[in-house]
Amino acid sequence: MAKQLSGAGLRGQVAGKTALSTVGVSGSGLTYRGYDVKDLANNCQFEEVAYLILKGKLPNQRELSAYKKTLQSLRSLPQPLKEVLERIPKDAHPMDVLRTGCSMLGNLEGEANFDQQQDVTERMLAAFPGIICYWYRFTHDGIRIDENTDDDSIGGHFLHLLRGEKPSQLHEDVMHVSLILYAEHEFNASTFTARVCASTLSDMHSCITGAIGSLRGPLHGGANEAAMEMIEGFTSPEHAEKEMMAKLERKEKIMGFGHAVYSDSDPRNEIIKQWSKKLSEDVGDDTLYAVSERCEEVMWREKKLFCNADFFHASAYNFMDIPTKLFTPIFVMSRLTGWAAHVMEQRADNRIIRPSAEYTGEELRPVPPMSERD
Ligand SMILES: CC(=O)SCCNC(=O)CCNC(=O)[C@H](O)C(C)(C)COP(=O)(O)OP(=O)(O)OC[C@H]1O[C@@H](n2cnc3c(N)ncnc32)[C@H](O)[C@@H]1OP(=O)(O)O
Ligand SMILES: O=C([O-])CC(=O)C(=O)O
Repeated sequence: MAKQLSGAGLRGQVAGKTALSTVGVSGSGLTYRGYDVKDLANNCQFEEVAYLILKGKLPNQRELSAYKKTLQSLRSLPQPLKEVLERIPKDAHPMDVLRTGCSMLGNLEGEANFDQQQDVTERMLAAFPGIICYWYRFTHDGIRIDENTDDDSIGGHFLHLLRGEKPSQLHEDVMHVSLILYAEHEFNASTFTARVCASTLSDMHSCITGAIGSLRGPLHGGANEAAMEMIEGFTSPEHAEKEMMAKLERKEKIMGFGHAVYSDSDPRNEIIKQWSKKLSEDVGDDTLYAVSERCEEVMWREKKLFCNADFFHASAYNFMDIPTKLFTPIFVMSRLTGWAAHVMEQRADNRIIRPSAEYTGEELRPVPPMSERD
């Protein structure tokens, strides 16, 4: 069943063209440049998908190896950026840290012209895990980490920096899947932010900084953290059911459910849910996965609302012992590919994005003298 696509929030209105992805074309599917996201998640590493999204084709072995080598060589953070990160307080939100980190990188290594757009994107892809973890480990553990590792993948590099040791194969595999699932999603709010910024012919760092700000909110990427905060308060499936029913009674929004485009399922959920189950077994969990499944059942039974990409990401990341406040920054490490590709697409066929508003304010009136004002 197709979703009603009309009303506020520009819902269902075509705001531009893209060759990057299709979302919910038959109600539920997701494709990146013509490939089904399930096919990509089952058969590719994140770097292959990043290459696909940014350069237009799946890399062959030689291209993939060269791409990974380039990304590995770009991991060092400039000293002034580290100094800025060290000044950001421990209780800051890591999304704000990343927003500042991205912006600072733009000050230090700005995009001088659009010929550099691929290079500055690669630099950000390589540097974002280091930006998050350098700040996190400095403020939480009092350590200045070496942000260079020889890890093969972005996900593995991130977990290595976070924990100070190489991750297991299982965890690295989950990161590949997770980063693939989050990489691209047509004209979602953060991507649209990036495209609006790009349409003014602004620089890549400004576009990405703005997109990070949009992704942060709980109605968008921030939902994975909000979902975690909710499910960790449930001690059993029965408790989850009781609390969920009470939330619905109070007409609260439940984070991690529903979608602006998909009508009956989010194809990413089925995939991350399987990995969450696997991780649950791996850590011997007997609560969180069952609680999450019960939430899913209750929401479908009561509201016909389904889990979006964020819901089972919460338990999956939790089983990998990733601190909740780093969940949305991981989303950024991935979506950066989609954002940057959309910026490039916008630049290639640009007209400044400038819609109109329906005016609902006062009729024309004269400015009263100061003595006559309330
Ligand atoms: C990676 C991502 O960004 S995925 C999205 C992550 N965001 C979340 O999980 C936040 C929770 N979900 C939501 O707020 C919404 O479902 C959104 C923002 C994702 C989509 O918003 P919309 O397109 O406006 O939702 P939609 O039109 O389907 O809403 C229909 C009805 O269901 C309700 N509804 C939708 N989602 C939820 C929810 N998660 N919990 C409770 N009620 C909900 C709406 O309030 C609305 O009710 P109303 O008609 O009484 O006002
Ligand atoms: O498309 C959207 O509105 C939100 C979403 O799922 C995403 O950005 O991944």
